[in-house]
Amino acid sequence: MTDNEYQEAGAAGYHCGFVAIVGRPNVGKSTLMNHLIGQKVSITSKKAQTTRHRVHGIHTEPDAQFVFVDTPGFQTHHKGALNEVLNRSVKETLGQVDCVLFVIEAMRWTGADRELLPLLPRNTPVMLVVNKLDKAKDRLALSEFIDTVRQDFAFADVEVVSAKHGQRLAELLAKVRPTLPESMPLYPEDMVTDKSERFLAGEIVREKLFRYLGEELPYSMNVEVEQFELDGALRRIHVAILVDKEGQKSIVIGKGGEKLKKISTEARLDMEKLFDGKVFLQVWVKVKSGWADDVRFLKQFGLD
Ligand SMILES: Nc1nc2c(ncn2[C@@H]2O[C@H](COP(=O)(O)OP(=O)(O)OP(=O)(O)O)[C@@H](O)[C@H]2O)c(=O)[nH]1
Repeated sequence: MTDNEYQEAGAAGYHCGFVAIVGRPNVGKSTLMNHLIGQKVSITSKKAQTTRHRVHGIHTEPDAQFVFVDTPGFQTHHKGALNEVLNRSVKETLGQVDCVLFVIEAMRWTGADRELLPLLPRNTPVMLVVNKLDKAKDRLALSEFIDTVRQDFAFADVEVVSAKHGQRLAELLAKVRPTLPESMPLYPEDMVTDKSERFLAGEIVREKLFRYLGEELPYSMNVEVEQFELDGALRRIHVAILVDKEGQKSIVIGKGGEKLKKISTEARLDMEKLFDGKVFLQVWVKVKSGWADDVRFLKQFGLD
């Protein structure tokens, strides 16, 4: 038997492929992926547009492996180089997957949702995922709502779920499975993400910023992991928060350094839980003026 024949024989009945999760900001894409893979790798917050990086989440079953790609939502209110980069990333991702999950909120079919329809691929199955089922009490109205949405695009199938409460996710996966090619698993079965600990450390700090700064948060802010070192079982991590104005720096630091202290303490505790070991974390704030419109700067951070 050649290697190729062996691979094919081994793959019989096993499905493995890439699934993109798309939708306008705040419909619950990150929550959905977190629940599907059973571990927190993508950040969530009440504030829109918190997902900037594409994060792979992996879910393995005895007969299938789902590799999820979390795509940033569209931002219509915020222009600039950063947004163009985000939008390009959506299109690129959709061209490379086996199945697209188009997520919307139950009973809310908005202009911002419709705006995404032209971006959806024609040659790849697109599943309509109606999230926040827990908020839709009237089942007849929900069924009429779904009929209305289906008139606007030829979705391959529909599933209603509650990402937050983990409802009907097995049903959703059962519908996705046949759309994935027959293939051996691409990743080891205990792996939930192909992102490095270094990347995850940055994501955790970013999540705390969203949580504790809320509306005060400068949109043009970024997080850079400057150092990530293993010292025996201890991880030494240095993180810089980059803002574009001096005034924003003091907002992040807070009165007497309170806010920054809270952000770094909570981030450290989350990291220790995720990495299962002690973490020495240093977080500081730096001013980098005008970076949001500097594409070269975005490239440097792997955002391009
Ligand atoms: N009631 C309810 N709320 C949900 C559900 N799923 C997600 N949410 C909430 O919706 C909000 C947005 O969820 P996210 O997962 O951050 O949304 P997102 O689509 O990834 O948002 P962006 O990163 O801005 O694109 C959060 O407050 C979630 O807790 C659900 O099934 N029911």
